[in-house]
Amino acid sequence: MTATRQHLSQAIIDAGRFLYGRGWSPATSSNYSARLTSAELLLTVSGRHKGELTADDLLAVDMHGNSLEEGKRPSAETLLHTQLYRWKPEIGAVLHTHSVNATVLSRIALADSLVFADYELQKAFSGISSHESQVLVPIFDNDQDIAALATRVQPWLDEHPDCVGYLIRGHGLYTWGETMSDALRQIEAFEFLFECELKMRALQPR
Ligand SMILES: CSCCC(=O)C(=O)COP(=O)(O)O
Ligand SMILES: [Zn+2]
Repeated sequence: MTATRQHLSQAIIDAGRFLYGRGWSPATSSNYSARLTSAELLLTVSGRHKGELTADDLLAVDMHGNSLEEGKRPSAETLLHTQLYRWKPEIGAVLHTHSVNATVLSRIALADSLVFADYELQKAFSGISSHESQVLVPIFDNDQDIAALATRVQPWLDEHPDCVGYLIRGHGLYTWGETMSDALRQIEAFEFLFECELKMRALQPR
């Protein structure tokens, strides 16, 4: 194993322990990846428990989602990862989680996007330096056909080069970063904002 793969494997394994521990990747849900080279990424094998990942639970795929390792089935959502690495060459890690708050908020939101404004914590997102700017998070309807879902996500990414993450309704969150720590910081920031939003909505008179 190359030093890069060893380092990225450990970063994914550690991310899984953390995200499972926070309750954001329950019951074998979620998938994680990191860029190995300009043409390959390291990704979780489908169906594995994300709190108990080992190096054997990871595989390399090309930028079109083709497995480069015999006998290992890549995540069912591989195409949602590869499209992000192809979208922006600076992306080094992608995380997808299934928290209760992301699931509930994406189901109760009537609109096709959420707007977070006036939260100081927004500054945890890459490229946001003031609570006065807005964080726009699209919500895509879920689909068992991941290629079709990726086709619906792509125009949004192309039209919103500053997008920091998106929700899939009733399913979960995708976010990314230049490094695994950047992506983890964004997951935490999103979870904070989702919880605030749910509490705010619960307080609002009907
Ligand atoms: C048990 S969750 C259903 C599949 C899913 O949404 C997910 O994130 C995990 O899929 P994978 O193939 O990456 O294990
Ligand atoms: Zn999922």
